[in-house]
Amino acid sequence: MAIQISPSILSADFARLADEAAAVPNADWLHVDVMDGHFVPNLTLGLPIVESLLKATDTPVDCHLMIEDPDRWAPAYAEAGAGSVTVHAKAANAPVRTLREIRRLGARAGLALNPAEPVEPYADLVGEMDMLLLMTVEPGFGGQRFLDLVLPKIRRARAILDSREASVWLQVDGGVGTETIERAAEAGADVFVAGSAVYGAQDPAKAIEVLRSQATEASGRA
Ligand SMILES: O=C(CO)[C@H](O)[C@H](O)COP(=O)(O)O
Ligand SMILES: [Fe+2]
Repeated sequence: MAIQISPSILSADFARLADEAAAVPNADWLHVDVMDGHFVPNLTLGLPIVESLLKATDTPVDCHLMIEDPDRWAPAYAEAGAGSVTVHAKAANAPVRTLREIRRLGARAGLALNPAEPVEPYADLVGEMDMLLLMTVEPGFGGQRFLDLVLPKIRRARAILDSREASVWLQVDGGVGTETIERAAEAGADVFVAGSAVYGAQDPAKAIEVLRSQATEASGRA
């Protein structure tokens, strides 16, 4: 699968979201971190802002829900028109039902695991998801250091997905930048969220191109 880059608007200027979206015309997705101050110790934005962003950009929106009770809230993001909606496995009470509901409402369904959560218990859910998100930092904040301890799990997840011949994307999120993207790509990730590495750069579109070529080359080597 071609490498995809999903810049996280967590590191963008929230007062100028339409401009910040326009600054990355080469992004495959816009990654939107929804945090509720309960599931993670940070509060960001919710459905009204996602609805406004959807009107302001043609780039598909990738909603990463770091919230309690995603079973209740996730369908509304799919209904609003997000192209992808990801829920955290440990926050969902009924992950199968919620993933099915996201798909029924026309979005891609993603399941996210924190750094300390193993992937193996979710192997049988592969057919229910379009994307598996492996967090490479503890969720909650941008600008954290990439956790190399997740690399073996990325390799194991890649093996599980390949063995089931599933066309499930493998996303990594947290601390992804020029120093780390090659390791993650070699391990088998194919969708890369990058917040500070893109929006902290002088030229965000150029930063995406550099990351894309690094990841493409590294995944070819793997
Ligand atoms: O989900 C997230 C944090 O919980 C963000 O998507 C992620 O941290 C992106 O920021 P950076 O690339 O700066 O690490
Ligand atoms: Fe995220």
